[in-house]
Amino acid sequence: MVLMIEATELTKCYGGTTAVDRLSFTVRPGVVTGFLGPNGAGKTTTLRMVLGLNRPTGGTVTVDGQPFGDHPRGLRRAGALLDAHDVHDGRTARAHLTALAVSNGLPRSRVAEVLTEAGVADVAGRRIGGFSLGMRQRLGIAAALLGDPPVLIFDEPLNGLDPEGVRWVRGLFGRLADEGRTVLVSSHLMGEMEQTADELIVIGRGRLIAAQSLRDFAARTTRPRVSVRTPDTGSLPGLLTGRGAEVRAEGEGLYTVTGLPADRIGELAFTHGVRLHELSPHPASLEEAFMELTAESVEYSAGAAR
Ligand SMILES: Nc1ncnc2c1ncn2[C@@H]1O[C@H](COP(=O)(O)OP(=O)(O)OP(=O)(O)O)[C@@H](O)[C@H]1O
Repeated sequence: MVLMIEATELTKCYGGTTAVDRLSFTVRPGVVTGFLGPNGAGKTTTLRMVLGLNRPTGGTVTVDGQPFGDHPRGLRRAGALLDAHDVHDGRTARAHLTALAVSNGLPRSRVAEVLTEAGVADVAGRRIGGFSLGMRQRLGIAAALLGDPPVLIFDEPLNGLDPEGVRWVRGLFGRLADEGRTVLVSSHLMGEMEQTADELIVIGRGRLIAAQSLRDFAARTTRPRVSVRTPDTGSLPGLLTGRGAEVRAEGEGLYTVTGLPADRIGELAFTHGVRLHELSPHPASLEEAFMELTAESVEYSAGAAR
């Protein structure tokens, strides 16, 4: 059984808005796949189509070769956390999960197991209406795990979680992937995915921007910067630009250099008798790369004239 999620030319229009635009991608089992895009990029709409909750306007999306709606086994087939608020607030956490288990023909014993797994066993008897967003996220994750499914889909699961919760979620996703499951996790923040995902699917305005491993994405998109401070301001910039580097003067003998690694800059300076008082490489930030890549597809940005 190859539990792949495969989208081909997937499209969803709402009136005049194209929320998802001929999107093609593959999500493989055994790894955590991050589904990234700025607000309004079409992530939720896509995930809902994967789960058969929204009907595509065009194209197809299949889970294990079939549209998900055609699979008869519901929660045993795929578990999902879409909207942590989409629960009956008057119910207790235990009653909510028990109702789900019963309606999906799952053993009630799973309820206690997933409550413990998600760290909400202590509040199982409390009404969900009094839950914080973080507790709701944990409950939503517990519900997704209820059917012990091979496919798991989480929409912005890190929202509202405290640092301990974030660490727990990352460990959980990694373990689920190691067990051979297909794990698809959406986020609008690269920082959240950096330590969570192995593979990335990046979208903007409903279109595919990148689909590759996190490592390849980092190698392709980020340019390491080096801070260089020298009292010999007359000679250093020309020396570096002559070797293809971009050099930005920051003032007081400090330069930000891109396009040459720190060791090369150090050697060039030494060979040409240029004194260096500082030479510090900065690992490139994936968040910056992601923002640059998706800048044109951001729907609402602060201060943007529209
Ligand atoms: N039911 C709907 N009716 C009309 N437009 C919709 C509907 N659902 C989504 N849209 C529009 O489709 C686009 C994509 O929305 P979607 O919620 O899928 O994006 P998203 O990437 O999940 O964003 P966010 O991170 O803000 O949740 C947006 O322009 C949104 O306004």
